[in-house]
Amino acid sequence: MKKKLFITRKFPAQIVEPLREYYDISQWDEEEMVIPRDKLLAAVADCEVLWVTLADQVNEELLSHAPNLKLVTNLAVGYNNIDVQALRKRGVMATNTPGVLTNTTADLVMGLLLATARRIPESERYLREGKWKSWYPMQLVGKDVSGATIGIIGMGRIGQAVARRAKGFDMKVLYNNRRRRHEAEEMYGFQYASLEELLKQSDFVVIMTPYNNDTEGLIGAEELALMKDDAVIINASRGGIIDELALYDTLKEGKLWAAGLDVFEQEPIAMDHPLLTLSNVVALPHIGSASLETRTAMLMLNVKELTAYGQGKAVTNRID
Ligand SMILES: NC(=O)c1ccc[n+]([C@@H]2O[C@H](COP(=O)([O-])OP(=O)(O)OC[C@H]3O[C@@H](n4cnc5c(N)ncnc54)[C@H](O)[C@@H]3O)[C@@H](O)[C@H]2O)c1
Repeated sequence: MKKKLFITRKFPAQIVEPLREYYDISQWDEEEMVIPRDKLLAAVADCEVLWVTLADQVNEELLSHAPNLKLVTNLAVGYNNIDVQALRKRGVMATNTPGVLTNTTADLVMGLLLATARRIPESERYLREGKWKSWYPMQLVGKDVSGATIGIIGMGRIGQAVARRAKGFDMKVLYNNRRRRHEAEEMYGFQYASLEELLKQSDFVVIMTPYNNDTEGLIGAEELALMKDDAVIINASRGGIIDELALYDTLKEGKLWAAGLDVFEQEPIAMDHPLLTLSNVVALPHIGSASLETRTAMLMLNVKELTAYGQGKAVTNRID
């Protein structure tokens, strides 16, 4: 008998079809809408394998509805939607998608850096709204990226890819990480700094840590107050690492140049969120890894794990 696999989204048919060799597959058939929780809890009742996205919370509650569950594949590298301890307790494995989205996400961080520093979205709105009447010296002036100091909090795969790109912009790179990256320091001249020094010295602060109990609220009012008044903060990691209301207050008081945000405490962000009232906030709908090549690679990495499990082989990229 084939193993039962439940997929919480409608993924492209050509990606899913080959898995039918090993699995009896059912899936939520909406591409854009998250599966309602009650439907998900009912759907996992008899499944052995579950393929989820970040929008699905895999926690004690779900596990209590899924007595046969053995494997969860997560279509993301960050796995803050998964209660790893609860899984471990029940002997359920989980996998994620490290590596394949590193460059694409780092590219987007550079996009946010340029967009905020050079006011690109604001300038585009200005043009489309018919406000462009002439050229004048101080029109829509931004701040330079070239030669500025970037401080990266979370110097993992994506953080280091951002740092290498920043070198290409002749930026000075400071970083803070749980452990020193001696090799990267020697090879590229990146400099380790305490969180406090990084916040004080950087013109651009980029957050690239995972979201967990240690990083929740890592950047609050006190930390924002340490930053330069004309600094930019970028978060393409996870919402909840920056305190959004503290960020709003700081921006509103003119104590920061801008913020570039790909992620939010609540996603999708509420349209009446105060941050969206500020023209120096560049807000994106969590598109860090959203290139056709990378989203396909992420799906295919999950397929690789599912195929291995279907064949009775070991899975790789285990979360623990
Ligand atoms: N916006 C997006 O679409 C998108 C795409 C991919 C990844 N992400 C996020 O980016 C995160 C990083 O991805 P990665 O592949 O680089 O992961 P990674 O594990 O390679 O890197 C994370 C780094 O953060 C460091 N770190 C952890 N806690 C820290 C702390 N308190 N202070 C300083 N450093 C700390 C770790 O030591 C590690 O070096 C993911 O967890 C995910 O949440 C977002």
